[in-house]
Amino acid sequence: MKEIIIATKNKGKAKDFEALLEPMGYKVLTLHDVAPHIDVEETGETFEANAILKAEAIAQELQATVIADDSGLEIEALDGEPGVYSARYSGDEKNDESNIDKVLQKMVQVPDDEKTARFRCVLALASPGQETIIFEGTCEGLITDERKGDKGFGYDPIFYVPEFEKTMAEMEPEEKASVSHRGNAIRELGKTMPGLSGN
Ligand SMILES: O=P(O)(O)OP(=O)(O)OP(=O)(O)OC[C@H]1O[C@@H](n2cnc3c(O)ncnc32)[C@H](O)[C@@H]1O
Ligand SMILES: [Mg+2]
Repeated sequence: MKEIIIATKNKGKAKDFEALLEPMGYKVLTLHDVAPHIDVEETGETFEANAILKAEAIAQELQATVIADDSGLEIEALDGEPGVYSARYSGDEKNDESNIDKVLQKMVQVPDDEKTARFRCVLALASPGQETIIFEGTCEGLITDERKGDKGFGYDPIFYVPEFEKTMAEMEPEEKASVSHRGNAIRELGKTMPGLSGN
């Protein structure tokens, strides 16, 4: 099996990538496997800047081709929050549960027909000595009033996808992959790197 390095320490993301890439014949390796000692500070102000930071730092360190993912949730009624700060919305210590609590609290005053949101994923593909390439994917949905489902990670329990009539946390990994921002970004990447699309 071919191997592909995803420059992430987020185990939920890693599972998403496995659901997407294993059917294409790739074994997913993460930073936990190849560089557990490295932490790249996400000092950028955009998903793109942070994806590039993570991908280039790890590609340089390992002298290998890597993909980094910077992603997050943009809620219209909150002017795009939590956005690029999605992982750290409720404080410096990453905590999915308190991040969700903070969103739900802020959404209490928002009318139902204004609960629109989108997940956004930016992938950076970096190789030593080559120009980094960027791919992007989004997924439109609605913020629910309470948590539903126990699959996935992050904000999945409060992100409702009308097309499937369920939250992302109620979807099987393959189902999420078929509609998610991460799935859409990987499919964009596959168009440029046909080897990755399984063709
Ligand atoms: O930087 P790495 O190590 O990849 O892991 P991270 O969790 O810090 O990842 P980001 O910096 O890209 O922050 C993304 C945050 O956005 C949220 N998020 C992104 N994709 C998501 C998804 O598919 N489902 C639910 N929440 C998601 C979640 O809170 C993530 O922690
Ligand atoms: Mg991060």
